[in-house]
Amino acid sequence: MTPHNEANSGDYAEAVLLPGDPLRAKWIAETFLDAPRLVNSVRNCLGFTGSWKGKPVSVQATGMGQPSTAIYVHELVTVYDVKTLVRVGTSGGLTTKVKVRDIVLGAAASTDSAMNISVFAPYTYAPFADFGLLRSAVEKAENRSLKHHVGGLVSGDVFYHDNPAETYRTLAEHNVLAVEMEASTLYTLAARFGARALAICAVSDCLITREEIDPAARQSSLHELAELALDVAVEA
Ligand SMILES: O=P(O)(O)O[C@H]1O[C@H](CO)[C@@H](O)[C@H]1O
Ligand SMILES: O=c1cc[nH]c(=O)[nH]1
Repeated sequence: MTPHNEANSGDYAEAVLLPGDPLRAKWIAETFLDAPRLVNSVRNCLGFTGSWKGKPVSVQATGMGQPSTAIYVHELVTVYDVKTLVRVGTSGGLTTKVKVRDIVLGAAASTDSAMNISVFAPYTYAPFADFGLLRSAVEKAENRSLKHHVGGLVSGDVFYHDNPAETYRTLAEHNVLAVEMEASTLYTLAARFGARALAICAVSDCLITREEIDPAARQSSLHELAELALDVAVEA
């Protein structure tokens, strides 16, 4: 039990999917898991445990942004002994190479957040994904012919920008493919506590072309994303 989580010890599986949206957590649990049970509803940041292809797995919402995500990840790893964390998120494409509906596998996550500055000063830490999870996700995405990209994410603290193309231009010129808001702290905390983490993000809109996913495509790409993330989480 923690201030943010009413689950008991043993309620979470060792592998946990992490969507930002609590309703995505519920949808994943109800759509894909066998025998899902609610393990956390504090603040409506829903968490469920069930099984996928016979293996135990949980899904826990993180809320939006790094401070919220850091709380859930810290507690999952240090209190509930979670070992594998796979973010299942949405993201905004930062280059025309990345189309809406594509999947971005975040090899690393830059950030404008101040969270790591004092921890690593005078260095700038480069948060990076677990290589085994990343390799497994690439292999599984290739086997399913999912349109995917491996590259950098940027975990931004600010969602709305007057001129997003300009804001992210330099990052995009350095192979940062998409913006979201959580992967950087996920990777940092996983490294700190000896867990494995990967962020897998569907591209829901492109900040350069302003193209957005339509509701039907959004649902089917989230479906593919969830199945891929579940396989990676329980098999890698
Ligand atoms: O769809 P989720 O997983 O919440 O991810 C993205 O969507 C939210 C912003 O709309 C942020 O949390 C961002 O990272
Ligand atoms: O543009 C976007 C889309 C999803 N998530 C973000 O943080 N930004």
